[in-house]
Amino acid sequence: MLTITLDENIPHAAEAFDTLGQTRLVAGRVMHNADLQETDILVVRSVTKVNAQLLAGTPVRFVATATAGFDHIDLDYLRGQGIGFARAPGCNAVSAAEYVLTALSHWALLRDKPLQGRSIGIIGHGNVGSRVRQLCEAQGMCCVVNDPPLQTPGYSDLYSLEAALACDIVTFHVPFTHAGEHPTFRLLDAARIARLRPGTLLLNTARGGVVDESTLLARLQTRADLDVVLDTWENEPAINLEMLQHTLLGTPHIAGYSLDGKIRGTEMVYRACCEFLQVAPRWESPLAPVERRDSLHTYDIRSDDGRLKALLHDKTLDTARYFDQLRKTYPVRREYSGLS
Ligand SMILES: NC(=O)C1=CN([C@@H]2O[C@H](COP(=O)(O)OP(=O)(O)OC[C@H]3O[C@@H](n4cnc5c(N)ncnc54)[C@H](O)[C@@H]3O)[C@@H](O)[C@H]2O)C=CC1
Ligand SMILES: O=C(O)C(=O)[C@H](O)COP(=O)(O)O
Repeated sequence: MLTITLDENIPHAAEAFDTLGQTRLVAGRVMHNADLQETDILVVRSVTKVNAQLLAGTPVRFVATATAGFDHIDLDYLRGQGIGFARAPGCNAVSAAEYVLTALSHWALLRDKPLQGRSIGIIGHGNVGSRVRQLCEAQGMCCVVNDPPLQTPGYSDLYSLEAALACDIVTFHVPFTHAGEHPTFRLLDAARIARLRPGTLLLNTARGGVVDESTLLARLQTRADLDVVLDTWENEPAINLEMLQHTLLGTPHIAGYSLDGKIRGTEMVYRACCEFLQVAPRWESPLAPVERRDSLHTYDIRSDDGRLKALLHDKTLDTARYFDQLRKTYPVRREYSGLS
């Protein structure tokens, strides 16, 4: 019988993967090589580094991550070992885009800066970035999109990074990469942080390392002339509380945490696993629409911010443990399309 090890934070994972073999749930942040000595299939989320250290000497022959990002996976190692791989591209893109729109709406009300007519630099125009663009265009905003890997002769409406960074609002939706033609490690580096115009609203829901956080913090501490919304941080889960203190909104890496997005991720990796094993899927997503509530109650981003900022007031809290606890116990949030 197949043995399948699953991150305990993948919703409905056991229920789905029980149809394929014997399942075991493990905490993703502390998964070790010893946990996988009898594992054929490994299903993770973004908090598990999947590399030689984790997999060497184990029988694992298929790895899946129920997430869009895959910077935690050593793909060269998997390829070299002939281990199959799947991920869940776009599973939570609607959720992340709705998070961005909600953050923009909060900022617009707070600063009395209506969104209509305002410019937004969207860096990365994939599953999330393209949805952010749709939502922003519907608000009458002017979208300046930067995505060099997409720059082909057929793509005429892309702009330089510098043009995107000169907008009223700047938002990052790139994968976290260190190599290749367009690496994103510290894409927002010290020189670019210095050039951001006073009053800019900056959002990072991609990965912490895309922004040079200590330089950003230094600017906020000396000039305090930017508004910053951070969902992704350097050194998660042990985030820098000084940085948190200087955010307009700070959230514990939950932009993609709609229930819809998470269960879509489960479903995508389950189906990929069935395909790898060449068996017919026998589990389906249990998601049904929920009754409409008014829009403020649909997603109140301020409560996510407030919960994380308890770290600033309650010195008894352990930052890393609390950050992960907020993620693990995240309340049910539905996408707008999940409402009836
Ligand atoms: N905070 C959260 O909960 C979530 C975070 N994410 C993060 O956001 C990232 C983007 O997500 P998706 O849109 O689903 O990925 P995607 O792969 O669909 O799109 C990424 C886009 O970025 C572009 N890109 C790559 N390098 C670039 C560069 N140097 N400059 C500008 N554009 C570049 C690609 O060409 C692609 O169009 C993920 O890789 C993940 O790290 C994704 C979902 C939820
Ligand atoms: O899909 C991604 O990429 C994300 O960033 C996820 O929302 C991260 O969620 P966890 O894997 O950390 O639960």
